[in-house]
Amino acid sequence: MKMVMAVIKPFKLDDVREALAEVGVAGITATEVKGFGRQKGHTELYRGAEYVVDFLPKIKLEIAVTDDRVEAVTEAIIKTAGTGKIGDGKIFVWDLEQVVRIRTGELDGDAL
Ligand SMILES: Nc1ncnc2c1ncn2[C@@H]1O[C@H](COP(=O)(O)OP(=O)(O)OP(=O)(O)O)[C@@H](O)[C@H]1O
Repeated sequence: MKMVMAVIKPFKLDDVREALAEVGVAGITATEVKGFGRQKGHTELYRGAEYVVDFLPKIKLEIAVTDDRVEAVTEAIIKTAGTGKIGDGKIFVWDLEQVVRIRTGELDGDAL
């Protein structure tokens, strides 16, 4: 199993959620976060002075998937979260050791 973590633009959340449902994702954790990438935020005017805003609002998605679903999931995110502009986000994937469904005690693939 893998844990797929994606950081996306907040206004893309609904599109990404729909695309993930279409490829069979049954559960997603979404968190409001702040972050910056290479763009290093942007500058904003506040009361006549220019401030550098380092951290911009983003949505972090965490999706646990079986190995065979990783490609479909990352492709669905790339297709729907992209605008072609800076700050579109990133996808991180790492090995996931165990999943337990608390209500039933099911493990791993059966628990997803
Ligand atoms: N190396 C990193 N480690 C952890 N989080 C990161 C990293 N790079 C980006 N992020 C997260 O992803 C979000 C979106 O990244 P962003 O798209 O700005 O990256 P980028 O490398 O600047 O890409 P782009 O060139 O498309 O703007 C950031 O706001 C931050 O939350």
